[in-house]
Amino acid sequence: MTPEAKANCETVRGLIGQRSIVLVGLMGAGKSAVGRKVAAMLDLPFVDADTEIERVSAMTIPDLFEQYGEPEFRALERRVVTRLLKSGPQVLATGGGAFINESTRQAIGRRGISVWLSADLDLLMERVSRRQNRPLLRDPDPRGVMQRLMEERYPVYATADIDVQSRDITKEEMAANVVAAVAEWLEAGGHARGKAAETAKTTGKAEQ
Ligand SMILES: Nc1ncnc2c1ncn2[C@@H]1O[C@H](COP(=O)(O)OP(=O)(O)OP(=O)(O)O)[C@@H](O)[C@H]1O
Ligand SMILES: O=C(O)C1=C[C@@H](O)[C@@H](O)[C@H](O)C1
Ligand SMILES: [Mg+2]
Repeated sequence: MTPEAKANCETVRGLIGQRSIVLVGLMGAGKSAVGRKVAAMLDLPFVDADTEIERVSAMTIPDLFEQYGEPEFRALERRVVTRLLKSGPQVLATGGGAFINESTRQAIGRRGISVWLSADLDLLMERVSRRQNRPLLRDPDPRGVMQRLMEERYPVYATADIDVQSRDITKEEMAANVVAAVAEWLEAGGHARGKAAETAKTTGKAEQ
């Protein structure tokens, strides 16, 4: 690790409190792959909401969509994400639609630092073409679906605390960019917001 990256890790560790770094963004943005590296850099636990959903349901995500439908999947996702957020500090990779669901987004707002990994369409399509495990893309025109999801979701992802552009660089470089952006955000006062959220919790006042 470079001395600069090391200093950023120390800043994050010093200011994060009990919060989770929550990676949000479209399928293929790198939330799971980069999130794992961010956790390793910070020596924090890593948890992936999609993996946890599959574990607690003992079903795959495509089977959950097929047998119960997307609304039931979103309800389960909200419960799982809300529970996982209680275990901070940690790095939490969410599924692509988690932050779009209003109550899941509010739960993340209360206990997490949300980081949007934004990416362009070509990069996302190249990344998701490697595996067939995303039910929303099981369509004759997956590129068209991704384009529509970008248009619908980007205004919501843009409300995340931090935006890190997901470019064609290595996962390690992306992880270092995420740690640097979180360190900068915390130093600029994100810390105070976290304290406010803690106060809201103990007084019963919701922050959002
Ligand atoms: N910076 C990167 N460089 C090279 N490959 C990457 C990079 N980021 C992600 N990948 C690869 O792209 C693929 C998709 O990444 P990943 O599974 O992390 O996306 P995701 O955002 O978690 O998607 P989903 O919402 O479907 O869970 C994986 O094969 C991963 O290894
Ligand atoms: O973008 C989405 O809505 C999804 C992304 C994946 O991570 C999974 O959570 C699921 O396939 C739905
Ligand atoms: Mg993932």
